[in-house]
Amino acid sequence: MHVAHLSLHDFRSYATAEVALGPGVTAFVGRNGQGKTNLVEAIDYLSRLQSHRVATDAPLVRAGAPQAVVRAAVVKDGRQAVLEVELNPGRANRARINRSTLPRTRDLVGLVRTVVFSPEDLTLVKGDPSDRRRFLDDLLVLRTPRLAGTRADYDRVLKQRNSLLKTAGLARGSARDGALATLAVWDDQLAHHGAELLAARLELVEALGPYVGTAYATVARGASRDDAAVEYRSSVAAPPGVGPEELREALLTELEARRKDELDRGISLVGPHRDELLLWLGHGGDPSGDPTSRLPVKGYASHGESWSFALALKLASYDLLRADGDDPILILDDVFAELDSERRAQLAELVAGAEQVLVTAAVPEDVPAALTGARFTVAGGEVTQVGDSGG
Ligand SMILES: Nc1ncnc2c1ncn2[C@@H]1O[C@H](COP(=O)(O)OP(=O)(O)OP(=O)(O)O)[C@@H](O)[C@H]1O
Repeated sequence: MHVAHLSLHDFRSYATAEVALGPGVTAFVGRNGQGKTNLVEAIDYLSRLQSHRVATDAPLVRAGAPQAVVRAAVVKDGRQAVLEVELNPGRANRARINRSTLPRTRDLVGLVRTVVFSPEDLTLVKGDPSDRRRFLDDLLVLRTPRLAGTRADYDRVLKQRNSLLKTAGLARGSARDGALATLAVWDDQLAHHGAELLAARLELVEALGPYVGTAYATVARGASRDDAAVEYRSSVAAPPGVGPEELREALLTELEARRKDELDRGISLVGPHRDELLLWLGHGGDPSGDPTSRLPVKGYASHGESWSFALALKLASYDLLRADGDDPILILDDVFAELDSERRAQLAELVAGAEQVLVTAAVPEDVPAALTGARFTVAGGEVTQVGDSGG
């Protein structure tokens, strides 16, 4: 798929912007703070209804404006549709396809599929477990958009359950009995949505694993495909091939076992929000292999290895989405300046064949030679095509 036209109204720094795009590589070049990332962020937002830079919508609306609109003409298998989202901070957002409003805004999720490479990707490796969970869940939703609902339901139940645990932990007598009875209802809900999310994550990690190994071998000098592995570690036993019903039972049993701890601490200690995506470097990461021959990436990997792993996770996502049958839009946001010349050239070579690649860079020299295509300069809120880039 590719975006053929992007229109912005009061999005970030743009009062308006109209940018005609084509398949192949497009580079946006301009000095810092001119609005290059804002353009690609708008396309990424259409894909997930979330920015890769901020957690809330308010910063996406131009300062002083009441709402922002992102509209894109998207071409898939030769057919074009116009996707639009209206961002209304503090009120419900609205989504349209070919000018018809969708019943639920989140029905837009996954119609555009993007994979973003950015300097923040290093947090996938060096950051908290929550960064890796978010990576998994974002990818899940792009592959299976209905899981956006499961994810939202789980987050809602977790919040309410945590607040009840706090109350129940402090209550005495009949107030405590009442709170514990209500807790049983939330246990069921947590186990129901949690099992669905957990089953989907397990399946995703299983599918992603081989792609991570291959991608790591491609971006890391002298590495083999057994040198990088991912492993999902759950707060309940989750043997290969286990289904949502067994996971639901396992979550309920574990909730029962941890009840006292949960009440003492006033938070939910069981469920996919406590799980970890482990990243292993070394001998294949095979859990049945010699444990001393593999090391966790976090805390052990060099800076270069960490970058290679982060790139491998993103490339693996791209390969997996592509294997599902559609070429996602690749966004390389300011990423080349972060990489040494060898990784830069390798990444450029790997992505050059994608249907659409959008690159942002502060200076033309940061766009690798392999990525020739259209070029725009971005300066003072103006986006101007300057012809073809020679790389
Ligand atoms: N909601 C907003 N309203 C108005 N201006 C905004 C808003 N959000 C961001 N900006 C402005 O947009 C500019 C940043 O744009 P962007 O992040 O696209 O820069 P960039 O060209 O990618 O720069 P760099 O090369 O430094 O990454 C900043 O000047 C910032 O003040």
